[in-house]
Amino acid sequence: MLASLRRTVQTAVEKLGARSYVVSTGSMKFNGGAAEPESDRDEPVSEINPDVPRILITGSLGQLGTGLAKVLRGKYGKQQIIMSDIMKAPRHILESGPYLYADILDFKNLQEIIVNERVDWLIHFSALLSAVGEVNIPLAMRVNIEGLHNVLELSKQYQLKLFVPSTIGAFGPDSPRNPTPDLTIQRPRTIYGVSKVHAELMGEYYNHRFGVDFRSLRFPGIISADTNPGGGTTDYAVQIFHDALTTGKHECYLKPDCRLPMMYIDDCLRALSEYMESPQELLRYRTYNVHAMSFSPEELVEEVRKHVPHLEVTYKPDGRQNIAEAWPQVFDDSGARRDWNWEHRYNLSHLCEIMFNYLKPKYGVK
Ligand SMILES: NC(=O)c1ccc[n+]([C@@H]2O[C@H](COP(=O)([O-])OP(=O)(O)OC[C@H]3O[C@@H](n4cnc5c(N)ncnc54)[C@H](O)[C@@H]3O)[C@@H](O)[C@H]2O)c1
Ligand SMILES: C[C@@H](O)[C@H](N)C(=O)O
Repeated sequence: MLASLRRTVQTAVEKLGARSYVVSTGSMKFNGGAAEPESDRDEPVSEINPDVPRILITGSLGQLGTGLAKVLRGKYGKQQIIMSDIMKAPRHILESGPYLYADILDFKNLQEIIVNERVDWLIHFSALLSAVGEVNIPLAMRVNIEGLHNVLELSKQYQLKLFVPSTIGAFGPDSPRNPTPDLTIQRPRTIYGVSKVHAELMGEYYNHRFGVDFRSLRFPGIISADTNPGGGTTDYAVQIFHDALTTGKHECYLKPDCRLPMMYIDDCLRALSEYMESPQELLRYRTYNVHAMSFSPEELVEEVRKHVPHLEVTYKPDGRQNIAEAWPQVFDDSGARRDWNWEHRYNLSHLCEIMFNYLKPKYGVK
């Protein structure tokens, strides 16, 4: 395993913290040891609005969860959205609304949260991503597969609406790559991809067998400025912005022409929220592709250099190249556009503009 992948994995492991993955049997709720502000701990129940969904987000301290909580709290109200994870939440999260410790492998604790907090929707973000999953396959199997079994059973028992994200990684070398349709052969070669195909099929099965309102979107690589990716194959497309503004040098672990579907986080979170609100009768599938843009590292570099002309880029492909070259290059998302009016808003140039507008002040760059 090459050094840069090791660094990614190390960061992800540090992020997950020392007590991760000990399957606890107790049902005690706590926020990972951090002091919980009194004002948030004893919110009167009356602040919860019974007319709008109460939503639990698992794995919510990752790249997608924090932003989603913000979007949904803006829409449904602060107390309606319960963030959860196995990590200690930073102060600004604790101050932003309800936050609970929830290990996706601890079924009883999840039951207690759902009952006590009157949860209606479950958004299941806990996972090990593609690159990290390959270096800890037993853990990826537990979190991504056992965790999925838990949320499916909970959704059946408590009639929850359930969202489980899927990914471009749910396809493999035998799938058509340009474009990749909603329905086609799926033979992924990573444990991450296998676990996602399993999730898609199990969710669809729970839907037709038990009526669980299971929904899934296959997201491209997600690019965000204020949250860091958790160890995926598409992470270079976030790192390059930070490198451009700090060292001015970026070493890319993919080949220059390795094209992948990508999406700005605002489009991703809006897709999720619009899809969850779409009436069931409009949905021909339970799992849809969503697409926004598609680029290779060399195309991204060209666009980034319009903002940072001195950026130096070298290419040193590692194991992530093998993963990426079996993935779709372009997604066909005509099903989502037809059935629930999906439309992306960000293309490559708009993405670069918004990333630099956000990151330049952070790094003190004019
Ligand atoms: N980020 C992307 O580019 C992308 C693209 C497609 C799909 N997705 C999917 O979206 C979801 C969220 O992705 P992300 O990028 O935010 O991932 P991330 O790696 O940033 O976050 C995952 C979170 O899961 C938590 N977690 C790990 N083990 C857990 C456990 N036992 N119990 C509870 N939580 C646990 C971690 O602490 C982390 O906060 C994942 O299912 C991922 O597959 C992400
Ligand atoms: C594509 C997506 O699933 C994630 N960013 C990964 O690379 O693993």
